[in-house]
Amino acid sequence: MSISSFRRAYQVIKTTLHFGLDELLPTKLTPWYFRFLRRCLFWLTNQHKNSAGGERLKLAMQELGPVYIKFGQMLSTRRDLLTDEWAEELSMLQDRVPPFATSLARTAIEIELNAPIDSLFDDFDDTPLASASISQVHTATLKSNGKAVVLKVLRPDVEAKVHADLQLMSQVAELLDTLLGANNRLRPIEVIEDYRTTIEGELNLKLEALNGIKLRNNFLDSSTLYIPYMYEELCFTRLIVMERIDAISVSDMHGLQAQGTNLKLLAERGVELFFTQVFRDNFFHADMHPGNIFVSREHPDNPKYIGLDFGIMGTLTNEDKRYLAENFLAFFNRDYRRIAQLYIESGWVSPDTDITAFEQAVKVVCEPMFNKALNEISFGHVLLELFRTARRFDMVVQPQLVLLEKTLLYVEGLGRQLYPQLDLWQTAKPFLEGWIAEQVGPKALLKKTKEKLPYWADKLPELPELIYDNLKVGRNFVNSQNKLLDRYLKQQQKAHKSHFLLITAAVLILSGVMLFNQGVTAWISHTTITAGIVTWIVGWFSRPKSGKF
Ligand SMILES: Nc1ncnc2c1ncn2[C@@H]1O[C@H](COP(=O)(O)OP(=O)(O)OP(=O)(O)O)[C@@H](O)[C@H]1O
Repeated sequence: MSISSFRRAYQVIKTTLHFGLDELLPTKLTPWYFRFLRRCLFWLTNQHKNSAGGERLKLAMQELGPVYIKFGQMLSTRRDLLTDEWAEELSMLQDRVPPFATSLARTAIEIELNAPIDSLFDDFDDTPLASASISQVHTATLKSNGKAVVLKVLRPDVEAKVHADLQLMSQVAELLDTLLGANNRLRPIEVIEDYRTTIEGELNLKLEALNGIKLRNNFLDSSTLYIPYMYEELCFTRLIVMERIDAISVSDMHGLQAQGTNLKLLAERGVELFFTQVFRDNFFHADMHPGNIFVSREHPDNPKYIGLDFGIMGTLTNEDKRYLAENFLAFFNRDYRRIAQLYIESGWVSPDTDITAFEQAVKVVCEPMFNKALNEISFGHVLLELFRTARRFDMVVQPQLVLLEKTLLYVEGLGRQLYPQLDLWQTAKPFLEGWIAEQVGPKALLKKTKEKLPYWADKLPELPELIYDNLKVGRNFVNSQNKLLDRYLKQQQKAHKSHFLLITAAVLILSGVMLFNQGVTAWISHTTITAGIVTWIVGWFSRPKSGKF
């Protein structure tokens, strides 16, 4: 452990104890040596005794800096692990941090470009447009085409800081996991590993740029979503150069209303976009907070979203998508048995789950939701409650499903903020039903056959040869089976013969010994014993050889 990581560890312990987070641990997690160590650090007292647990955790994370702030934000979406109250507190963590020196930003940009900024850009603005924990954004104009662009550059040393903090977090998670035991539902190691994947994805701006390009291509002709152009040749691990957009933040209700935006359509398009990304493209933006979603200033009556920040993207397997879509449909048909079956079929819960108990548990959480009007039901909430229930039946929630549930909650929140009467089900149902029909109906069969056609066209000329080879293999197989059977029968016969001789030998020897004991003429008993020994020798050597079959 280096001096700096030792210092960081002390800082984390100090903050944890100053906010009294140790007092929030259940007693079974505080063995005598833990309490002893706590007493040794007597000068670090709880200075927030009167605040609630969730608030103390939020404040501690705020003090520990960006990695913990982002961790808290991620944790706030794990409502399957936390209570609603704690999740609410953590969701209030703000990621805005003071900008770093422009000279450092300039140096970092020039190292990545391997050229002076002025050779490629005009009007580079030294005052950042935005500054967050991982990166900082500056505006400029591209010399080659005169287009307005933004440069997003990673903070200096951010990778080292993130990795050092992650290492410490992993160690604490391992300790917690040992203390909690195998059957704990908090799964600290799993939570930290999910976070590691997320944050490491955000540290690679080249990957983010490639995600942006892929999403842009998926919506190139769309009237619903626009993704800014990425200057791929100017994008590197620590720098992105992309088209600058001039749009209204989706959270700016006054701005949207002032330009006469059709808010109902905008809200519906948000839901549609989500389902299109998940089900059509299998590639969805999974960091949809208001700082990343804008609305174009053009055609407010036919509004178009603009998306930014592609560090966190989600994908699902085809099976997960199908089970998910069926899950929603089953929920709206109040078919709880089907939901329970789907969780088992998909492998989300173990096949030996008690399906009736699971169905009952699903019913208990879902049924009260129908006390609300249909347009008040939240898909994200349904999914969240189902995951919470499934967790009790040992479902290990996959990170991709959690990302999806979180995104869905965002999309719904956003939709209802834009247009409170938004009926999610009416917007999503035709989409889901259409998608399922495409997956399982005759159309799907035709589509899959069409997809396989080039493969079969390629394989067709090889078919006669393959059939001939297979028949030959088949014939050889039958021949070798017959030979094996023959050998087996011969072995069996030999074994029977040998057993018979050995038993006869035993009888002869025993009889010889008995005759000898009863004083019968010596030559008779000797002959019987000798015959027994000879029979035994013959029987022994006529045994089938082991391992020969
Ligand atoms: N292409 C762009 N055009 C105009 N403004 C942009 C552009 N890209 C980013 N910005 C501005 O910079 C802000 C931060 O950008 P971005 O979200 O990509 O950074 P970030 O470091 O990933 O932040 P966070 O992770 O907190 O969302 C955006 O909210 C937006 O205001």
